[in-house]
Amino acid sequence: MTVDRQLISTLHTAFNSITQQSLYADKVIQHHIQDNPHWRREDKAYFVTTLYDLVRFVRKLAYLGNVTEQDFWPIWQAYQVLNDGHIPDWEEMRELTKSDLQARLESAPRAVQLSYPDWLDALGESQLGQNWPVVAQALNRAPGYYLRANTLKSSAQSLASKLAKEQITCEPVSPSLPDALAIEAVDRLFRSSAFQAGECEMQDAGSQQIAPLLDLAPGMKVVDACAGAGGKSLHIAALMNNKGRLLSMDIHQHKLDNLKKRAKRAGCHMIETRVIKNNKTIKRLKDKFDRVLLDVPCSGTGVLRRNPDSKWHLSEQSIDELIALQADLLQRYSQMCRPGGKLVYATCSVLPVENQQQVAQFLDANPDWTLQQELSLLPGINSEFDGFYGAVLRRNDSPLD
Ligand SMILES: C[S@@+](CC[C@H](N)C(=O)[O-])C[C@H]1O[C@@H](n2cnc3c(N)ncnc32)[C@H](O)[C@@H]1O
Repeated sequence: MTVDRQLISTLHTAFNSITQQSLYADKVIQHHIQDNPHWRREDKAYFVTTLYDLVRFVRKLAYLGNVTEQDFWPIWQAYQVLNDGHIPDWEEMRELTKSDLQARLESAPRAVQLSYPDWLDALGESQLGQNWPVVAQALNRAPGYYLRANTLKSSAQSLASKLAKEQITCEPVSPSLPDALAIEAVDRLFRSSAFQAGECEMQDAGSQQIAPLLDLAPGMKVVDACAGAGGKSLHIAALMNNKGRLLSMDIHQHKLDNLKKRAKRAGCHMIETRVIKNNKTIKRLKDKFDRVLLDVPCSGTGVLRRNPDSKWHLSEQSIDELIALQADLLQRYSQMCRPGGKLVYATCSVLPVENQQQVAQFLDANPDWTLQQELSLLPGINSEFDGFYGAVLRRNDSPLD
């Protein structure tokens, strides 16, 4: 595609907003797309793909251009050259050949080749050993997009044919994920009548594997204690056929307000929301629930494909703080589960220190709990979806069970 000066200048502005002002990539993209209604479909596609790739590979591209990570033009030119893209005749362009760049890359340290911060590359290797470079590369790919058919209103099959009538193409994902559809492009989805009628939600196919771990049945009492905007709460309500009690909690009211709007659209009438003000909110709910979902705050390393900017914002200290918070939430919030009930501890992290090790420490300190099942989705190793972890823990009927 021949590139146009206005498009690339906008890309430059957007790149600076993300890398220098730390604005969220999705918000920046939304803003510029709205601001440029004259862009053709291929302009928008180029803008979004290239912006995400520049953010993902900024460390590698800056190394190849022999410039700092703020220096847009050499970074963008290295990207174009590596991807056989159009190099315009602009004054910012320099002499660069693909073979020179490839030779330079071969002698670069691994963290540069993979385009990760040194500390995260070292942590990834210490956590995942020889799997790390494979996982790190898989997390550098553009994500796929998935829908979950809302079975309160539709089925995957009828959703796919309804969307097809609006020129939106979807495909079933796998027989083990009957409600999941892979969707080619999302730009028209949100305006489609099926989406507006609440017949589907955007939800990664990895994420769709968490709520079923709860082994739900209509009529149960369930709490989703870190519900956020409710991706998994909506799935839980669908799996329970809207029957029983689902309490969705979070420390942020604005996320629960968003959840309420989504629940209304999806027809999930069983959901009640409650903001967590302090530990009293949790203590009052001791032993009350058949099922507890703890989808805890985490490093988000499993979803780096969707949020490539976050690898530059994370730090060793922020991960240590998250690990301490996860251990605390698991210890305190597990008390909401009744004896004989089940808890699912989940993250979208690929790091065992946030996953298996948290669960092992919890089990050591709490002999009245048993590990029943573990799911570990590692992109590039055993999953083509986002990285997720889920552990099913059962609270024994009595401490000696
Ligand atoms: C991984 S996100 C949840 C995503 C959500 N379950 C979904 O599927 O869309 C973790 C959530 O935990 C919330 N959180 C952070 N600290 C918390 C705490 N102390 N208690 C409960 N929730 C907390 C965050 O606000 C965030 O919404």
